[in-house]
Amino acid sequence: MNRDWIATAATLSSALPYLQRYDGAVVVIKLGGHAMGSDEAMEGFARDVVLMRQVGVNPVIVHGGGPMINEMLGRLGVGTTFANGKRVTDGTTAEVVEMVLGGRVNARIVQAIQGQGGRAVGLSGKDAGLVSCRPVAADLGYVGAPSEVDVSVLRTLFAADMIPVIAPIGGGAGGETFNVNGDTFAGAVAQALGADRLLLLTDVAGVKDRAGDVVTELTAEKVRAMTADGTILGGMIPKTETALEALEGGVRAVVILDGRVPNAVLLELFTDHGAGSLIRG
Ligand SMILES: Nc1ncnc2c1ncn2[C@@H]1O[C@H](COP(=O)(O)OP(=O)(O)O)[C@@H](O)[C@H]1O
Ligand SMILES: CC(=O)N[C@@H](CCC(=O)OP(=O)(O)O)C(=O)O
Repeated sequence: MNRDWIATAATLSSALPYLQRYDGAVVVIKLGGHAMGSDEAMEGFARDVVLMRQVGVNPVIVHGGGPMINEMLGRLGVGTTFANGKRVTDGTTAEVVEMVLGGRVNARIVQAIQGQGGRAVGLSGKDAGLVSCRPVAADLGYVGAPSEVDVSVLRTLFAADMIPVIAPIGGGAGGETFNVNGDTFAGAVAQALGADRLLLLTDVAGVKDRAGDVVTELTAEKVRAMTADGTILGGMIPKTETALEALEGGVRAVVILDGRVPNAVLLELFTDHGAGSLIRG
């Protein structure tokens, strides 16, 4: 018999303990804007998500789209600035963020999942009261911090065998639209669901040490030390902060990994090898 087929059968067989472990599990996956590559890469991601659903996992996709927002603001001639990794968001910017994230970016992921035979539903934090927000700080405008999360709509979608794809936008008490950092949003949803895993998909292999090597297993204590000594910087800060909060809030483990690697999610969940940096309390 062809060796490839034998290897495929062996791979499926070796995945059995993992398939059993994750049967019925809730896995929140944050797909960062930098991890959303070519149509081919998106197809691969969608295929992995549909496979997860097929084997009994409840995946929830939360996406970013910072680069796509930048592109649209540029086309419209609207300038943009960041403070501590968060986009300063005035009324016009909030409108564009909602159009881009809740529009094209969300639809692209929904379409990709449907293309692989899954049933995806696109929504934002404003739908069915999913994520309510309060302003983070007066000088950041409409940047929101999740203040209340009602996951009942997600449980309804799980029961109907549907995959939620969520844009990180929340509603305010006065009907405002808030722009939420995608990592923060995914962490809040994962906590409210008591998720088994939160996977943060980005464009680096994981959390790197001073020598530039990926640290495959991290504790909260180690993350705090690496932040204090400046090893963790920039866009990695909201990710590790989200990870620590999520662990305190009852999420079992958080993994920061490279979403551009083929089958990144399957590698992490269903093999011995794992991928990226696993952070546990
Ligand atoms: N210790 C570290 N390990 C890995 N990446 C780090 C570290 N410190 C800072 N970074 C930066 O964080 C970036 C990831 O954050 P970001 O670009 O915001 O991702 P995304 O758009 O996927 O949310 C990496 O590309 C890297 O430049
Ligand atoms: C408040 C804030 O900064 N919101 C982000 C939301 C998108 C995001 O988080 O996108 P990535 O995951 O691709 O970085 C923004 O406006 O860019």
